[in-house]
This record gives sequence, structure tokens and C-alpha cells, in this order.
Amino acid sequence: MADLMSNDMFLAFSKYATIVVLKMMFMAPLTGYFRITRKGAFSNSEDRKKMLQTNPDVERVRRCHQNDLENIISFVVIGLLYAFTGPDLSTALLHFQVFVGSRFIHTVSYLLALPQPSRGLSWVVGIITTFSMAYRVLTTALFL
Ligand SMILES: N[C@@H](CCC(=O)N[C@@H](CS)C(=O)NCC(=O)O)C(=O)O
Repeated sequence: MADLMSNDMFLAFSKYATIVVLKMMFMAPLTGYFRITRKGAFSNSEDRKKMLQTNPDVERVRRCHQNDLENIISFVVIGLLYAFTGPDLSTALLHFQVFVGSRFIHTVSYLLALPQPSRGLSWVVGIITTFSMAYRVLTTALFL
């Protein structure tokens, strides 16, 4: 494990995976903030009985968080396997940076309701990056 963490490839993966997972985790407190500030849009009766309601802003953050879960977990799993295939460091960095950048752009586009195709394109870029890493994992494994 200590050997892995002194390897540039795994350090690069750890850095970008941590950044994008922290971004995803930030969506939870942001949802809480929107619940409180948007006239108390709580989802459980034990939170505030008289304020059980849905709010479009809260639902938007929740959908954004859900989309992160759909895409970032796949990136972390496939990106880790990809790092084990021994890719060129600059190619790997390009994959990690493009994916993380695309998810930040997706979040900003979603939360600010920017006109499409900003959100759609950022999502597609992230998906293509993950598929590209998955392709390398599968082609490397085929030759075992
Ligand atoms: N679960 C997604 C699958 C497709 C997807 O992730 N689309 C991107 C680009 S349009 C998106 O931002 N969807 C909005 C969302 O997941 O709430 C959906 O229902 O839309």
C-alpha cells in the first residue's frame, strides 16, 4: 500500500478522485442549505411537521447529487482499475482532469439552470472519459 501511494499514477488518481468525491459530498450540505432557506422544504415529518413540501430548488440540487452518484462512483471504480493497467502518466492525467472538470461544469450548469446543451455536453464528456478508461481496462484484461 505504501508502495502504491508513492507511485505517481496512484497519487494522481487519489488526488482527482478525492476532489470529485468531495464535490459530490458537498451536495448534501447544499441540499440542507436549500431546504432551510427555501421556506423550509423538509422531506420528513420528524424534521418540521408543518413544512413538508417539495421545492423546485431543493429538487434541482437533489437531482444534481443523484447524477453525481450515477457518474462519480463509476469513475472511482473504473479509474482505479485503469490506474492498475499502467497507462502513460500524461494520458491518465488527461482522463482524470477532463472527468473532474466535466463534473464541475455539470454541477454549475445544473445548479444555475444554464441553457442546454451545457449540462448535456459536460455529462457526455464525463461519460466518454469513463468509457475510454473502461475500454483500456477491458482490452488489457483480454490479453491476460
Ligand atoms: N439518470 C439520468 C440519465 C441521463 C443523464 O445523466 N443525463 C444528463 C445529461 S442531460 C443529466 O444531467 N440528466 C439530468 C438528471 O440526471 O437529473 C437522467 O434521468 O437524466
